[in-house]
Amino acid sequence: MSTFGEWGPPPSTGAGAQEDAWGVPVSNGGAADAWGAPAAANASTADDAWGTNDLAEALPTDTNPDATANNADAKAPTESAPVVQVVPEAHEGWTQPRPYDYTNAPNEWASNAMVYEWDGEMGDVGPEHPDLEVMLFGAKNEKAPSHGLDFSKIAEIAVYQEGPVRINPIMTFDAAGLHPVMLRNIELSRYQVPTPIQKYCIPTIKQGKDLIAIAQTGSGKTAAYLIPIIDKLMGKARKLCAPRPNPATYRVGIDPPCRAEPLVVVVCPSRELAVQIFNEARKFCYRSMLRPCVAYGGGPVRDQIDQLQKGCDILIASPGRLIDFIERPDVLTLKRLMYMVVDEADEMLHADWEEEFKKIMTGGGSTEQEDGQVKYMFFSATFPKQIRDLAKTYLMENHVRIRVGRAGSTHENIKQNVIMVDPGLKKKALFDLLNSLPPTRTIIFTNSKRSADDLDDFLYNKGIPCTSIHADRTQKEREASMRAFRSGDSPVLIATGVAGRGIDVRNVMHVINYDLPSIEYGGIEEYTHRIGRTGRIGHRGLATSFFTDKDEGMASVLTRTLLETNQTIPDFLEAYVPEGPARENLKFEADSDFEEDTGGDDGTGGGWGGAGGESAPNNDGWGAAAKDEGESQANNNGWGEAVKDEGESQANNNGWGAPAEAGGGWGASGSAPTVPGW
Ligand SMILES: Nc1ncnc2c1ncn2[C@@H]1O[C@H](COP(=O)(O)OP(=O)(O)OP(=O)(O)O)[C@@H](O)[C@H]1O
Repeated sequence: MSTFGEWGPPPSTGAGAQEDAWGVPVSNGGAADAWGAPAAANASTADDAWGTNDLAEALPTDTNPDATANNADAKAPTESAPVVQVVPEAHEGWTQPRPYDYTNAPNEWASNAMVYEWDGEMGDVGPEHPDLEVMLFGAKNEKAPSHGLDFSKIAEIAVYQEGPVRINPIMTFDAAGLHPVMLRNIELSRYQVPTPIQKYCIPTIKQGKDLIAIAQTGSGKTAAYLIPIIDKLMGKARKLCAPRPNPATYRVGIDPPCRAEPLVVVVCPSRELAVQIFNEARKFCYRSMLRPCVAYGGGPVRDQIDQLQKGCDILIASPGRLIDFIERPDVLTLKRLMYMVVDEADEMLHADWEEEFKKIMTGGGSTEQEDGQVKYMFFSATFPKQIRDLAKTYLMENHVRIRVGRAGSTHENIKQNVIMVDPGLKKKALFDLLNSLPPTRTIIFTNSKRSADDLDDFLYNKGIPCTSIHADRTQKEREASMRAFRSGDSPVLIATGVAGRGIDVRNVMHVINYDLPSIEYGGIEEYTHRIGRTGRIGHRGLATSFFTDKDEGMASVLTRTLLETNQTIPDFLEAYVPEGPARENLKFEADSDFEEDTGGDDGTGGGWGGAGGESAPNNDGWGAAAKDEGESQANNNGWGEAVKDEGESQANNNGWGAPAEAGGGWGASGSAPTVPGW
């Protein structure tokens, strides 16, 4: 097996430091030593550190024939796809690569997935549908898709809010005043406690407020908006929903169609993400009259229209297809719209989408909504201040802003390695890297479609069971690729940025930035989203990034990002480590809307290097789960009072926490409509 040293310099800190970081003894020779990575051969130690028990069970291998039974995402390998024997250069634990079978491609589209069909004769709540229930939530005896070992870490992250209205977080789903059917759907989803962003967003949305919500990747933002929105509509569906045929008896093409008049639109930047959110909506709408649909480019227009014409109350869509349908008033109107959710909002508000976005937000100019009828909400893990400012132009004055941790911060559960690699040896480095670790579900990101194709061929021919996805693939290929990755048939996915945001696949243990995102295209936000495909909902994961001379532009902000979560800094990034107090008080873009951006040193359009971070009292104002009781108490004690200037924190106002050292911070500026900038 080749070792690290052949394709790039060894990590400056040496194997020992990396091992310490993971606390993982390694035992499978040179490569693993170099990486400090857990060894496949040493299952017991690897399992402890990586949680690879789950992983091993999830991957269908010859040695683990029962694997699929324990994985809700998994399905039996596609029988029609021939297994091609390739030279087994790859680690022996990998399954055999399977080529995409063009001739027998299944004629199934994600948009046609079964939803709960509410019979026109039913009351507000429909009876259970055992087969659909298994499809949506997995079998009852199936192992729960548990949150990871470090779920508590999620609960420790400080939560900040700004806005004239103070939100009392809910501590449990039971305490949220949810419809019994929603509570049951949450239970079926095996969610035991709300994540921090859910604790705040559920009551915010239930109070009918516009919202900006920022929380780290994999922290449950999708459910943070779906649960309260669907819940609010559930009991009133009969009154609010547009007339529709009885889906149980409706005959497509024979019975007169109805027009889709959704109450909710969720818009997001990628097709795969739209499908994923649709699948979540299918769960939370179970046993209700509310009918979710999905519309995305590349999928069959006719099929999607057929679905809409059976009735559509919750529409999840990617922008192009949504506009296409908005422009066909016989197919879709937004006149009943009550909730507009923009997921991956900073991406959707990017200048590249400006035209489309305006059209969507005005419903194509054809809406007949009354002022205030539509509640707008923006969600993302990254949300640069300039883009937040733009978002605010769509929101009511009294909107609420919730932020969990620093906007754009990476998760401590993700171990981040950055490796200097000779550009000419990247492929070899990649193969050695994959081979030095236990076979794990892995996403490899490239910056170009050609490079993704190239790597797919290369790894496939080496015996790595991989698949790939990028914008030049047909939608059928893209869906097949995601299915193969989710099921474990092809546990290695090579992707361009199309899979960088939002995609949630269980047990992705490793993300590799074969190409680092460049400052011009995506920058550190793209990095944050990409590595966030692992380490989700309390699980741990590894992110490895190949660094070359071309990546100098990312060096400074990348180094600060690594420092923020105490990652090992490689030698070649040492020069970018801030000195003195700046090392302790790392500068990132302004988090609070009361902070000034002073221009950055990263070419990020002046976003970085803003006003000195948050002060101690802010950090303990809206803090850890342990302080939740204190939080509600604080709210009850009048935290909602107006404050006079941004330096005066709420904490100071009622004696929670120490005096502020610096102005700003989301928790700092309180409730005041009197504060400039609102
Ligand atoms: N309260 C909860 N308990 C357990 N699991 C949860 C809970 N809420 C959400 N999840 C699960 O956590 C995973 C991640 O959620 P989700 O995809 O919504 O994250 P996200 O914050 O939107 O991430 P990203 O920023 O990457 O889009 C999903 O598999 C979801 O089903």
